[in-house]
Amino acid sequence: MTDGDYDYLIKLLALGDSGVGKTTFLYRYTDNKFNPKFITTVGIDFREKRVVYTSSNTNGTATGKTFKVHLQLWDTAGQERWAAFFPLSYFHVICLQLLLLICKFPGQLQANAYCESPDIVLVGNKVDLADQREVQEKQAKELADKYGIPYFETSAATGAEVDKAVITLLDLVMKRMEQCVDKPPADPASGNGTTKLSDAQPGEKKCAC
Ligand SMILES: Nc1nc2c(ncn2[C@@H]2O[C@H](COP(=O)(O)OP(=O)(O)OP(=O)(O)O)[C@@H](O)[C@H]2O)c(=O)[nH]1
Repeated sequence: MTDGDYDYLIKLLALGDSGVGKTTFLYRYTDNKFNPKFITTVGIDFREKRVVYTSSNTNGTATGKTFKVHLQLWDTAGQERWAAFFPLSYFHVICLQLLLLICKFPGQLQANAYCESPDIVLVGNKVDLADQREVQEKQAKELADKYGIPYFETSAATGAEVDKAVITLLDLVMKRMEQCVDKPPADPASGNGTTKLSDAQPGEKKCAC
């Protein structure tokens, strides 16, 4: 894929307290490398990655449709009170938490988000530091279930589950877009059938996604 050669530009936002590993998680995802240094992010930064997304049916079988996706992965400064600063309407969210902490973010996110059920994945990072663990998987999973969001235990150090967490979020976003564009047009005179995701123009915004 060359610079402008993609079907969709999707922006993902990593949120979480300072030190949970947002920068390192994103670096692992984009470059498959681990940076052991802690250099706190000032303000906001982003990384990019191109992926080919294969559309699937609800039963998980591939539809045969593929889309070139340009992912922008936005990295925030954890020490800031993000909820007041970021226009969540433009992003889909990777919510990172240390396994040492009880996550307080999902409820806040849903209260501030652009629609009733924003696309969020909850990530418990640093799973390789098992001896320092204070929150058990069951506890974190219950929290995620309470808000109906997927939960992953990742390690930016080993790479465990990092790709899966991002791809799951991308899948939620793409499925939501597909649902939006599959809806019949409000004015029957404006179209003679339903619009398919494959008919949408690159970069065209079809819904709040
Ligand atoms: N062992 C281990 N260390 C990690 C992991 N993820 C991040 N770290 C380390 O934790 C420290 C903080 O990581 P960062 O990615 O800078 O944290 P951050 O959330 O971006 O922090 P802010 O920019 O202050 O918001 C760094 O020293 C990382 O190397 C992990 O999965 N395992």
